[in-house]
Amino acid sequence: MDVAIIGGTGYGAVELLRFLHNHPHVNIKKVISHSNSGRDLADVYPHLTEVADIQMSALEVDTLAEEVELVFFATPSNVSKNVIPSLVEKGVRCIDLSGDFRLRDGDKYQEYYGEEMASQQYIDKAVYGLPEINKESIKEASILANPGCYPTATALGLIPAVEQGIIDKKSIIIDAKTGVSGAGRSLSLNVHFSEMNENFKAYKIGVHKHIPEIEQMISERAEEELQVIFTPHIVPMTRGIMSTIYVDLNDQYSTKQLLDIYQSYYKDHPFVRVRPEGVIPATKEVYGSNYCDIGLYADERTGKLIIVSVIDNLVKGASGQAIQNMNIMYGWDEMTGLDQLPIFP
Ligand SMILES: NC(=O)C1=CN([C@@H]2O[C@H](COP(=O)(O)OP(=O)(O)OC[C@H]3O[C@@H](n4cnc5c(N)ncnc54)[C@H](OP(=O)(O)O)[C@@H]3O)[C@@H](O)[C@H]2O)C=CC1
Ligand SMILES: CC(=O)N[C@@H](CCC(=O)OP(=O)(O)O)C(=O)O
Repeated sequence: MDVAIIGGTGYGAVELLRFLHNHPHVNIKKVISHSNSGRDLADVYPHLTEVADIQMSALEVDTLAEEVELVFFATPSNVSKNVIPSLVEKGVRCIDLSGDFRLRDGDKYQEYYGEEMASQQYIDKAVYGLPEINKESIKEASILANPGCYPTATALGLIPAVEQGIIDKKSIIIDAKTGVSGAGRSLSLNVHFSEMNENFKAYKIGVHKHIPEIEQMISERAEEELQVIFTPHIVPMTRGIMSTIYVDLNDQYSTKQLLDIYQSYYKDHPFVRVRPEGVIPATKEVYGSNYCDIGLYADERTGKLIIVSVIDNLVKGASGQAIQNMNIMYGWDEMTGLDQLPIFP
């Protein structure tokens, strides 16, 4: 199948290329770049020399629609919402790594993304692509809203507890950390080496765009409106997200009992690995892979459950999950092209 990637020189795009390179059913027909059209991809990314021999091109919607069946958008917020409708009308399926089609509430989108949301008819078509909870709807999607990185790690950590009624759903506190590649390739003072190295910063407390996304998703699973406290931090590592979640248990449970619930919830989901008792996952244990690893600790002293969920932000948090979604949309095994071990050490 012929596909295109838009946002060609960004981190999400280059990570899509890394996985699609070995995908048996996909041919990357076009890489579209608004800043580097006409240049070879390997000029911008020398590590792709002689393996991804592609000249980047500019976006022309009509030509693109004739050439490919599926388009990945690895563009910043507020870009895909202006292009996806015309592609979908021409029969092209789209997978969007940005947040443009994730929220259903236009006021929330305006508040957190600072612009008007995509038009309602296309929001209604969009499917939120978290395969572990939404596989059936993903199969039919024409617009696939790939989840954000923090919401992926957080939701996979929280959802079994929310759905099984074992926690007080009003007590959720999320303390999350990300590596610097989460900010994308464009430079800003926030990620300047001198300000990142040997530093550890909290940011966007109370205003991060993933707050409404996390709340929307867990409220749907709980079938009631829920709010969360979410504090993101940036730490001096290249990849990785760790979401540490604190919730009140509404009864006495041992860690073993809770792990049994989680293991049974994820038994048919190959990319979620629930760790045994006493083992808490680290970001390096999923580095470069599409796994989400989860560890639990039931603190019987305080009646709280501590959930630790780790992913690679560029893989399960972005491009790997996008490919997992594509596999489901086309009826292929969801691990196709993604069955790689994490890079360790
Ligand atoms: N990095 C991460 O961990 C994650 C990222 N995401 C989301 O995925 C998307 C891509 O992220 P990432 O690759 O990290 O970001 P980058 O900033 O690395 O790349 C985005 C690319 O989009 C292109 N672009 C920039 N501005 C515009 C514009 N106005 N119109 C069209 N294209 C533009 C540029 O490529 P070119 O000039 O070649 O077109 C740019 O390199 C974002 O929405 C991001 O929020 C989601 C989850 C995790
Ligand atoms: C370090 C850093 O800045 N990380 C980004 C990650 C968010 C991201 O990529 O968001 P979307 O997938 O929702 O577009 C942030 O916190 O905004």
